Amino acid sequence: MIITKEQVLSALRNVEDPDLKKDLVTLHMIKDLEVEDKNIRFTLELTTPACPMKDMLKNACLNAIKYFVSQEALVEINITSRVTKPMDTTQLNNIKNIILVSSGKGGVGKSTVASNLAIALAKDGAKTGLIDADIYGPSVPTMFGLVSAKPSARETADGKTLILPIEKYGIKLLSLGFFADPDQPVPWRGPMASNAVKQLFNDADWGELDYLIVDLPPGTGDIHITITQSFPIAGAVIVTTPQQVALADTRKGLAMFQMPSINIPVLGVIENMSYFTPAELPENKYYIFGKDGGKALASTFNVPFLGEIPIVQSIGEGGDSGTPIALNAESPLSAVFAELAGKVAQQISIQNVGAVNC
Ligand SMILES: Nc1ncnc2c1ncn2[C@@H]1O[C@H](COP(=O)(O)OP(=O)(O)OP(=O)(O)O)[C@@H](O)[C@H]1O
Repeated sequence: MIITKEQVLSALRNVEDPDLKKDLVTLHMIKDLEVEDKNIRFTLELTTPACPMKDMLKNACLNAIKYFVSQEALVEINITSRVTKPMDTTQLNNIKNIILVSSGKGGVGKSTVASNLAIALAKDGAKTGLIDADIYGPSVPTMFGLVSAKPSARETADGKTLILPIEKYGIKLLSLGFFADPDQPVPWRGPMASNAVKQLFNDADWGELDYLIVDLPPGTGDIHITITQSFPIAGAVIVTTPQQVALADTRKGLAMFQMPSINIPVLGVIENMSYFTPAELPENKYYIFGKDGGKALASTFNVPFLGEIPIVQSIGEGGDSGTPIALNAESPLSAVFAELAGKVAQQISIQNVGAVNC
């Protein structure tokens, strides 16, 4: 029996990406197809290395070939990824997707979420950067064990000075905290802070990035306006805790992104400190601050609910000791952050559908 490339492609036209709502051939996700007797080999190019549906799509391809082409086919699928970028925005340097992590209220775990998401994306193989734009209390230096680090700079051929982000745990990092004395509060005036934050984007040598995560200050202030109006933003992730006070502030924060003058896609809501699980009763979840507030908020604004993060001592300890919990493969929390990162990346891919995949 002779198998042709056309038969294989026509079988794969039956496999639809459930998020992107098109088949894999139309989405140009099938690459380097080779057919030799019963042997079929191709690359499945996903839109993110953090794709939560990797295995499902691979199995669907196998099944489609067995069903529509031949039960005897021997199929080898190599999975790679090329992160997509938004279609209708000018890219900033070589940065494909800028993702804002925002919260209406301080202290809800925004920096914890931003740092652990960045680590989870980098662990999946995505080229990831993190900007700590929290002028009130930059926490990235502490969370990454870089309290006394100072970035160096390099001169370009045309005489421009570029800051070199510090690399740690596979992530390129810049924080306003790197430029200030950790023991001295910096009384930023509005325009000064905005200019400093802009420099972190424009005057840094980021190289190529799939995702640049930005840890915003809490609330809705000058920095938010500056960043959303100056740079092409792929989307915002909203962090809240379950308490009513936090939810009320988060509602305002979320509404800001949906204002016509700002109009930034909200990729979804993450609820932090959702429940407490005692170490001796790992199956029990105590929703001590109330249940499903984040979910209800997401549904009110018609945006995805991305997931819950429990209150766990090791999350706080990881942040304080410069080793965020997502680095610890043994901790179940690393799986929680991997899943959240997958969902964020998935939402980005959905936003970017139809964009040129490069
Ligand atoms: N799920 C969690 N379980 C336990 N501790 C947590 C959790 N999430 C965050 N924390 C701790 O809560 C404190 C506040 O977290 P974080 O600094 O991430 O909040 P934030 O919203 O960025 O705060 P800020 O408004 O100061 O920027 C930190 O000490 C952090 O380690």
